[in-house]
Amino acid sequence: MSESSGASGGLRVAEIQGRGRAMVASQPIKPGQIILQESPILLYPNAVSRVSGSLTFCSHCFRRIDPPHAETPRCPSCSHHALFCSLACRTAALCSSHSSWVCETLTRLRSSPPPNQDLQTQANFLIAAFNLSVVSPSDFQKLLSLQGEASPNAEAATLHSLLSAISPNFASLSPELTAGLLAKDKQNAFGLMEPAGDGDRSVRAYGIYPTASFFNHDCLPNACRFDYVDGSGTRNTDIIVRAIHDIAEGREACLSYFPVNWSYKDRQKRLMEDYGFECGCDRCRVESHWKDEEEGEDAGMEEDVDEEMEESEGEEDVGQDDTDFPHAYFFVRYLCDKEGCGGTLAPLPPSQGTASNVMECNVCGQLRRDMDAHDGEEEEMSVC
Ligand SMILES: C[S@@+](CC[C@H](N)C(=O)[O-])C[C@H]1O[C@@H](n2cnc3c(N)ncnc32)[C@H](O)[C@@H]1O
Repeated sequence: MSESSGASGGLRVAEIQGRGRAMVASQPIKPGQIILQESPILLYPNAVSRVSGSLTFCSHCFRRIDPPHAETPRCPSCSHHALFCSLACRTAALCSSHSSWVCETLTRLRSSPPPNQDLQTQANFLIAAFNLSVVSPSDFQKLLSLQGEASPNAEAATLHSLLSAISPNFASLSPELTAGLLAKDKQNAFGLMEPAGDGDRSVRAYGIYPTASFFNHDCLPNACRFDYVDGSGTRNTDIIVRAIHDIAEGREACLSYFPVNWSYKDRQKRLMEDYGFECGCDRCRVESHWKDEEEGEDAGMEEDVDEEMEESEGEEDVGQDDTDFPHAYFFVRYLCDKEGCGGTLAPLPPSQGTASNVMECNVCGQLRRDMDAHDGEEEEMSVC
């Protein structure tokens, strides 16, 4: 393991053979501790958002505008299409995320839209990325330094010719660079989720967070990320990463790149197709020996965990029998039990050095007392 530039919140960036750059604890980390809070260098809307057709979001910070009215700040040029939650957001947007070039390019794109919504989302990213190269070249360099390579491909070629046709400036990006940018987006973008209560899980917008991009994946993560896009304050698009449980100094802090209740087959498929690696984490090593019929959506965890847990003392002490499910404890303690949620629970941040016994779900936002901290007593709490 070799070290590179520093991170924050008790982490350092290190190079680990076979895993590339990684986030490693530079000191012991407590459950719930915030190990990273970072603002995005780039945000763009998800064209496939389930609710975006019926709700309006700020074109700069993606906070919900509820409902827009005559006084809602707008772009002076494309007033029906770019609304802002405040004058401050409009002022910031007009010289950054909604520059005159972005405004003109999006207006032309509406007249010749991409053939489907996935390509529309990728076009949104490419427009934001090209704009970043103009308004903040140093941030564009950070984007270029992220993991993700691609050779030219059909999707990238379609988007390159579409965007070059509507904006001669865009033609200065080669098809190779366009493909490379799309690969970096695929491997590094974080979805800003619709807050709880809006039905199915859905991504409202995507963001690029260069430091958070150094977190590698683990199918039993020791950290998870939260976002509060409709929260108050000016940093509603920050990503916040908290430790799920203790992380010893020198251990790597990892996120799961998707809900932790996915089956072995689905996890391996996604990691190979989108991230180009075969996962060899502890959990995958065990589950790779499971017979096909034991595999299924959610890998049968929710039915079996209680039984298994009785035999498990804790994550570090679990049994090693390959036919068992030694990680059951993780799912009992850290998987949200709300039906269909699939979120991960992490304690609220410690207060004055003492770990919190209130767990928060990073998908539905539900708060509940940590069963272990209260002798099995479990109590639902209202969401903040
Ligand atoms: C978001 S980046 C994480 C940071 C990356 N290691 C780097 O050097 O920038 C995702 C990429 O990291 C690598 N990676 C992440 N988790 C890994 C794991 N568990 N095992 C091996 N490689 C992993 C893969 O190359 C993946 O495409």
